[in-house]
Amino acid sequence: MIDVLSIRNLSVELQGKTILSKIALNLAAGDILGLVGPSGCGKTTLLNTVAGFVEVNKGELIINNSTVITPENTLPPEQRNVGMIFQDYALFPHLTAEQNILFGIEHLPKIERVERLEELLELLALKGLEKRFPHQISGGQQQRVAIARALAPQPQLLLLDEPFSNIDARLRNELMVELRTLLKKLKISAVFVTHNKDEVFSFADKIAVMHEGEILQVGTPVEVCKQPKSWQVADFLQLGSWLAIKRLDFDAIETALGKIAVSNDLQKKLNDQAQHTFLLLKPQNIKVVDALEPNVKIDHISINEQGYYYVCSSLAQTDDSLSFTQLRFYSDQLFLLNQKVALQIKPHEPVIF
Ligand SMILES: Nc1ncnc2c1ncn2[C@@H]1O[C@H](COP(=O)(O)OP(=O)(O)OP(=O)(O)O)[C@@H](O)[C@H]1O
Repeated sequence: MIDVLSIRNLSVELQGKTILSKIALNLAAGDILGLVGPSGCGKTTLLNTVAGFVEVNKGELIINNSTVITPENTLPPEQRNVGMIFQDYALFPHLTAEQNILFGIEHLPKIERVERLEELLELLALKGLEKRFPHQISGGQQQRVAIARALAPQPQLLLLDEPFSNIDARLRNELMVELRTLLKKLKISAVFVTHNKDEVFSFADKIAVMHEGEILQVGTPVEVCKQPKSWQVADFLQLGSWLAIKRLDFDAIETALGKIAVSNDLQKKLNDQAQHTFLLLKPQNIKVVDALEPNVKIDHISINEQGYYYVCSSLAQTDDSLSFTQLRFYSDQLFLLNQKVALQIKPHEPVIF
């Protein structure tokens, strides 16, 4: 498959400080990539580098399989055939919705401009709003105008910086589904930045997790959640709680919630890597067992679509190396605050860091 974006060994320095280093990334035509990571890790800088607002210091950026950008060979943003949607939409306040949409295609013959405008107004359900100014339409409608403006020059690659962050939760879900369907229909590839991991699961085909200017892991959201390559990835995606482990002689490890069998492969890995001592325990691998002696105390209760969500602490002595202060799990059963409960780990191949 053809890559619409290929980044090789890219580094960026701003004011003498390395902001991005050794970035490598490929985006296949038609794919949508979600860029996530803690605040300040370099997501917006990476997007701005692809767009052409930030210079490359080292490495190579290939856009649309042909345009090669290196420190010696740069190209201004308007010649990259890349569309960008900013967090605040950056619509021109003195231009109507229609004028905003037409802004980037004024060089085209009139007949073509009118055709594209009509098509985009239809596609983004903006008919009837074309003569309004940005302050006369809602946030969701402004976002659709920003999308139409970015799509008007028919870019092969669309870059979106936190496109849904200013929109209330219900409308956000609708817009995400709408925009994803639209991009797929028009076969436009996209890279979007978000703080919100749930958005990645609804909107992206692939996810890239960044940390301190580097990309730690790229894959489908399912792959990355199932097999995070580092604790930073698991931690940022909040895939579960961390549980201290003690290695036992044979094919098992011990935790504050009991023993778990581990495969020979994992036992070998544990023997080889002395620093690995924490188990990533996902909520779906925890079960409540009424018949057992309680081993945790409920410290916090909330409710969400998956049931009751509990944060609990270990009943083991605090000086016990396996004791823990925070473990999260879901249950259909309602427990009370401070109630003592028995938890067990379901048999599964554990992920250990
Ligand atoms: N023009 C600049 N000059 C110097 N440093 C900069 C510049 N722009 C960004 N930085 C620094 O680069 C780092 C990465 O910033 P960036 O905005 O790319 O992170 P981010 O992951 O998008 O953060 P957030 O999620 O908070 O928006 C930060 O430490 C920031 O202070």
